[in-house]
Amino acid sequence: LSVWSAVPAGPPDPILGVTEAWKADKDPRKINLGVGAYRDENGKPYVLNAVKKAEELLVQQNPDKEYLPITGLPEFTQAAAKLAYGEDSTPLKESSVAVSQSISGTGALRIGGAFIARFYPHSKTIYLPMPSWGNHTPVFRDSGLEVKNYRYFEKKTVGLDFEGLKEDLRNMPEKSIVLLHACAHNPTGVDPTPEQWKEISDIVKEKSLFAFFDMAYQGFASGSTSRDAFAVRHFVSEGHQIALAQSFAKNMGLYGERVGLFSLITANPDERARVESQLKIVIRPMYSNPPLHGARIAATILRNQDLYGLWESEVKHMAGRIIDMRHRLHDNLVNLKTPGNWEHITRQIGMFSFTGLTTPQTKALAEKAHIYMTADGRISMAGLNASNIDYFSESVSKAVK
Ligand SMILES: Cc1[nH+]cc(COP(=O)(O)O)c(CN[C@@H](CCC(=O)O)C(=O)O)c1O
Repeated sequence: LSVWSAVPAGPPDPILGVTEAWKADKDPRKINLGVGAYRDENGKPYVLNAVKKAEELLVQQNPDKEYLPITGLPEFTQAAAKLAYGEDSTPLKESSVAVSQSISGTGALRIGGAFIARFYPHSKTIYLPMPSWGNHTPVFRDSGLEVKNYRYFEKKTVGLDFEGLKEDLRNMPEKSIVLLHACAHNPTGVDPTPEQWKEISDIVKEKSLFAFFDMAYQGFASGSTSRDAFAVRHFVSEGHQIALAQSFAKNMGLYGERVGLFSLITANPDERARVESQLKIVIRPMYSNPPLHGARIAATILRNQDLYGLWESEVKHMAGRIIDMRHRLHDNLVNLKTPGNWEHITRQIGMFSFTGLTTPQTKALAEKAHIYMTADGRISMAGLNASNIDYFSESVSKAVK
């Protein structure tokens, strides 16, 4: 009897499994709107020019392949923290922000979950918005935290359930951990307004909740890296000791290079040093130290004024193309007299649109129209372009009628 004979077949990943199904489909009309990965107007993956130029600079420096420190490339961690918190962030200026490079955003969430499970001196329960990114639950559950939810999305208005969110925050036990999407909420594309963020910050303070921000789309949502960091910077300016997971997968197109940062606001440089020493002890048995190449690319872009300018213009372009697709799709669905209100398509922000399509409708679209999206009706807007948006709109219109 084989030692693994009892291993059951696991289900395909709700997000990454969609790409597998799309790959297996041979129909030329097929469209992949599953994974949140930017595609250009020709439906191709996009390597930013800023990244290509940074790589040219790097290769000229003939860099070695030595191990990085456990917490990563210092030039990267300092620059990435500055991007998130802003030039004039007080904790940053006081050297009180504990930082560690991570295996992209997922790795930052996992380091954070593990550190919090080991050292956060209060509740071990983390509350996720409902719905949230599918991988949040297993990341935090496997970190040893209990996972619960707070109301976030309202089906009726296809918008934010702000009253429900505030009530759930107020009813949470004191010092609970709350996961907040900093911008471009995944999967709904619905974000609180700046005014609503201020109210959320006040309640988090009232209840001494611990805010863990996931910022996977900085710059990618509105096209402005500072506007997308509003919530993070507001919370820090209000004195919250937040945790933050950053990803450079989408805004720098470094998906497979796995570039991210985990950071924590501490009280002072001594506390920061102690926290970083414990982050090293959490990370060392996980993967010992992080990959070189992507961090070097990101650091080169963030620290070179010309490359930074080029990068910001490219992020603006990507965000802009997605917003164009939102308007095209909305207008198409209206012109096709598709039943229902489609305002939410243009009101939502970031990579995704929560269409409101039901699971059976998404299934029918995959089987009959060869259009792939996640079962909850989320579509990655970047998968749409001038050559497939009409076919997509007609197929959705038919599926809803
Ligand atoms: C909110 C959020 N947080 C973290 C991540 C982690 O990304 P990374 O830096 O690559 O580890 C993602 C990617 N989610 C999109 C990409 C595919 C995936 O699920 O992973 C997605 O939802 O399609 C998120 O959407």
